[in-house]
Amino acid sequence: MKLSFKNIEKDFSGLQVIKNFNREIQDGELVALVGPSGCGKSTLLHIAAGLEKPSSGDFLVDGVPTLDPNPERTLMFQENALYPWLTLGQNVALALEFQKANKQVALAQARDWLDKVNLKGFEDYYPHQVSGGMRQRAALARAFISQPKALLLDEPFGALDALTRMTLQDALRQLIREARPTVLLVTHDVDEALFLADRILVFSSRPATVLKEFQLSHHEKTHDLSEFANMRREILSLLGIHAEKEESASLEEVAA
Ligand SMILES: Nc1ncnc2c1ncn2[C@@H]1O[C@H](COP(=O)(O)OP(=O)(O)OP(=O)(O)O)[C@@H](O)[C@H]1O
Repeated sequence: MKLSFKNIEKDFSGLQVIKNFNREIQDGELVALVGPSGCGKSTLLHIAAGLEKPSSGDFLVDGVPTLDPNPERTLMFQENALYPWLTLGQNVALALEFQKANKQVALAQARDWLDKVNLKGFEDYYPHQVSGGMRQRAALARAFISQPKALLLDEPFGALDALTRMTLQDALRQLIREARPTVLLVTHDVDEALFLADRILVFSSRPATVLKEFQLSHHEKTHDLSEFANMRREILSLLGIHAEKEESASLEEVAA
């Protein structure tokens, strides 16, 4: 599914949030959006999900102007996305039931998807009975079960500790490899963007404009991102975070 943003502008009661955003996200591409807090990244995702309408400009799905939500474009949030009164299996099955699937069929498929995200045996647990990482695994299963053509991920692992986040990034990458959806990923984690993305857009502070775009090679990536060190440094510097060598050297001197 190709997603196109054409001359998108968005303001909320006079507060300009997005300024002249123009990009195409190709079918099966994963584009990460990084930028300062409050710059308008989630607003772009909400426009793509059909939850917000642009003030001007067009959002197109496979070339067709689109303003409404559709399960083909699934949004996944940071946390607490599961219903606490339903088991993990019921939560995952619900995504299919919303699409009028038979309940028993939906529950059987939910078991398969929970298995795929390493949650075999936890189908009958309630969200509060499992860890945050396990809840996000279940949320991934719920996002993928209806086989969306586009996934809109808003800081999906932002609430998790660094180690759990990495294992979830691996799980997400595996699911993406199999299902090949188009993905827009909002993240504060530059390493997550480098690990997962085919392309990274770095935004300015509000109103969001693209400061720079980074194309990442498609070859096999690991969590050892040393070959992307220069890109990482440049992205951090665009975000106003100093990662220059002299700085760390002087910090070491101070510590010594
Ligand atoms: N529905 C809304 N009504 C009014 N203002 C809104 C609405 N949604 C977002 N905003 C404002 O738009 C701006 C951008 O918000 P948005 O959530 O898109 O930023 P963000 O880049 O995703 O931030 P963060 O990284 O902190 O999640 C903020 O100032 C926010 O207060």
